[in-house]
Amino acid sequence: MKIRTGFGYDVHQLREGLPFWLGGIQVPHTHGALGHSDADVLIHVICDALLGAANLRDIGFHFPDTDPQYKGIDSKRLLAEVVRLLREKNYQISNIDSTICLEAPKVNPHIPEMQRVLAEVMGIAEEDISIKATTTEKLGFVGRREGVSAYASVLIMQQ
Ligand SMILES: Nc1ccn([C@@H]2O[C@H](COP(=O)(O)O)[C@@H](O)[C@H]2O)c(=O)n1
Ligand SMILES: C[C@@]1(CO)OP(=O)(O)OP(=O)(O)OC[C@H]1O
Repeated sequence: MKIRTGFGYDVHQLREGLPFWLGGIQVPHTHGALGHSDADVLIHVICDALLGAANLRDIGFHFPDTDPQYKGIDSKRLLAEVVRLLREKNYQISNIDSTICLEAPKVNPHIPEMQRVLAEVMGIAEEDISIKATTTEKLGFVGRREGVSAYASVLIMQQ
């Protein structure tokens, strides 16, 4: 069996009045993330980590932010397509670990629902999806509440 690792990083600006899509759900907040898609930064890093693990380039390569078909798209649809691409190469997802960097709101109360939704999209167990959160102690663009960033690492297996 072949085991491979992957890593993802992404940033989105936060703007007042936008819906805040994060981890496949809408998180109640005054601000939301700005992007060509629904700007779900957690899903984007999971996509990039999975694509990287399979050496299949990155999210912008498969779903360019210049293509009108992805304008406002639900990132869960992009994740489902990424998982399909991996399955095509006989890869199985072993586990995902991630960290969201966000000053506010608190992510912890929403993590079980994110795990449930993402597990369903990827067809894997909730226990194989770890989601963590941190502030950056008021430092930098996250600390100034100007943006949200996230990191993810994954393990995939090929029989
Ligand atoms: N947006 C966030 C940020 C953090 N958390 C949780 O709070 C803990 C403490 O955060 P620090 O940045 O002070 O380390 C962190 O470990 C998370 O459990 C959160 O839920 N949402
Ligand atoms: C998801 C895509 C495609 O709609 O757009 P954004 O929502 O802007 O996200 P980003 O992580 O900047 O890049 C990937 C994109 O191509």
